[in-house]
Amino acid sequence: MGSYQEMYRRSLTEPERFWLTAAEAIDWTRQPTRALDDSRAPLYRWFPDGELNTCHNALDRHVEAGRGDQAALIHDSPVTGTTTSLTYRELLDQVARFAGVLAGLGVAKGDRVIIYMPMVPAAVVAMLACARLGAIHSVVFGGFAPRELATRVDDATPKVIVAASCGIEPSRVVEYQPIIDEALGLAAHQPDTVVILRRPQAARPLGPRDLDWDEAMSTATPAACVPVAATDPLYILYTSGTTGKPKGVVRDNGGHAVALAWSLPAIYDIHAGDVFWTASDVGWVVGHSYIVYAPLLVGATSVIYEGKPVGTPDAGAFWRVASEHGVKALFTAPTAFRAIKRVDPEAKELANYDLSAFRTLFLAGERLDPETYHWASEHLGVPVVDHWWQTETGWPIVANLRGVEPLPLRPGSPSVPVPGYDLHVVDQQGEELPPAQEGAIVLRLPLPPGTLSTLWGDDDRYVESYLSRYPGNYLTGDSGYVDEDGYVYVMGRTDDVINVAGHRLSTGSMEAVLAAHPAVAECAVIGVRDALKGQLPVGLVVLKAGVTVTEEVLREELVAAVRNEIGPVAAFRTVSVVEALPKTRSGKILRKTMRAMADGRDEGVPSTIEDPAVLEGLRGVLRGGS
Ligand SMILES: CCC(=O)SCCNC(=O)CCNC(=O)[C@H](O)C(C)(C)COP(=O)(O)OP(=O)(O)OC[C@H]1O[C@@H](n2cnc3c(N)ncnc32)[C@H](O)[C@@H]1OP(=O)(O)O
Repeated sequence: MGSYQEMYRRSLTEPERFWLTAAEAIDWTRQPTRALDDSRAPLYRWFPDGELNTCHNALDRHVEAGRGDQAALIHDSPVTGTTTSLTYRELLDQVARFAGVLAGLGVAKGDRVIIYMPMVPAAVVAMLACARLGAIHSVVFGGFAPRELATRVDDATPKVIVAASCGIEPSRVVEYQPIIDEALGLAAHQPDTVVILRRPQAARPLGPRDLDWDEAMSTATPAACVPVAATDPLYILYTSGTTGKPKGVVRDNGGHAVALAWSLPAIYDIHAGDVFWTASDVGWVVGHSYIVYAPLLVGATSVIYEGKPVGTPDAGAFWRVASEHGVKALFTAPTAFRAIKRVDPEAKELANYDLSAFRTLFLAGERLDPETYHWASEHLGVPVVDHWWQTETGWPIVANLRGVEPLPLRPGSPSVPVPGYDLHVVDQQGEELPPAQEGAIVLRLPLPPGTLSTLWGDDDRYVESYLSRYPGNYLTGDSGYVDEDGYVYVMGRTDDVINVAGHRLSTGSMEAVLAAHPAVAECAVIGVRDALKGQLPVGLVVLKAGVTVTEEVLREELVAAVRNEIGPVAAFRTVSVVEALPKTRSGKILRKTMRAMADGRDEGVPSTIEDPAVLEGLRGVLRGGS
């Protein structure tokens, strides 16, 4: 593929040529003649005159090209004790039939479908069936509580919800039907139908608006691919913002297909016929891009794993899956490796498995601490490649391009900007900072294909949240620096978003839950360091005068409230009752100062602080247990 530097330069100096060439990897029903449409800048569109179908590119064309008998998906599910495989032909058959089911329910191009499913092949079938019809899917992660699902239902206004009867966590079966009922009780918008994949582990009777997946599939007529404009939305994926209202990241069809089909060989060195395993969840962007779309777009085999790194049944689970399925590369979050290391510090389980096909470990989703990097490198004996990106971008911003030119790995850095991303580090005024100086990481507009085109139904919020702080640039919300050799170092968020076990969460929405408790006068939630999950949320609450509740009871109530309102994935377990929160003299809570203290970055006491002793008193709580 040539040298990285040369490719990076070309991507920025000749973007039209670069991306039109990349677009040749995709089948179009109308070939694009232009790459970028900047007529509505700062809102950009890619391949404005192109027309395609993403599902055709992920399935039909591979079957037509003779790849029909190759495994498209391997579902490895230690929580149910099953492993099944679907060839490209079988997956196409299921997708076409489920598209027929959706069409029969009135779902057409542009309609929204919410998918609320665990890690089962049916989740992929549902996503691709939407793509086949030109409908827009929005997958909601199973670890969210009913209220979060309700918020997404009201924002996306789906015609249909596709769900499973349950997800399976190692310690419990999570029944989805009551969660959906509760969510629809809270939501103003009501879908016409809820299609339910009834799993043997839990299946309640169906209600009047429910449809049984198996029954519907048994009589379905396969639906053909509907061509859509490259600029039409493929999906909406909600991500936490600084406020309680999640942001509906909109991904288009054309730019997405081109960027992902380009990224898998270039960054991950994965090609048609290779086995790729992304151990994440289809509810996250990593799952959308690298469990579902990218592997299928290039004709690879994707492993869909319904289990955990430890406890299903042991710390050798990842090595078993990699060895049994001949996995060439694994992509997961550092937390997964920290969990394995904690249970099996000497990686003794590795000796039981043949990992001769395994070439590379990719890690992203949260900061990769050097200890985990060294542990994984030493025990696996393969390159451990950190890379950095976001739900909004949909594919890596900074990486070590293993399929282009593997560069030396530097612990602490995800390496270099990926072609298409014009990355800069700027100060408060937007001035470019010299190497090694930390500032805000921004991306010059336009962003490359495959990145978000807007927020669902809210161009203004998109511009306000990402494009207005430094005009002409996309604000990543992360700070960092670039060293003399062009390696990027990402230091952490500059806002109230935290990252718990690779899950991006809003402290603002947790604060809203705490503030609603009748005993709480004011509160703050700050992410503190945690040796396993990277960060954990810690609540600090000040009680109303005259409140008599014990700290123990209050803590239990607040923990339960966050679990019920946001979900178990928030991992909210620690609350401290404090006398006061540090504030400026004008009454603003000093969250940024507390965040810096929690990160171990002592920025000094701001001159505007009302009472420095209050901040000092919180040092122990904010430094966490690790
Ligand atoms: C680059 C762009 C991006 O960043 S996209 C996001 C990438 N992030 C990821 O891929 C996430 C990586 N993390 C993980 O996969 C998991 O956290 C791993 C490492 C496997 C650990 O899982 P686990 O032991 O369950 O811990 P956890 O912190 O995830 O879970 C906390 C509580 O939530 C629950 N939970 C989790 N998933 C679900 C689910 N799908 N449905 C229902 N509940 C779920 C867990 O059971 C756990 O509950 P509890 O508090 O123990 O009762």
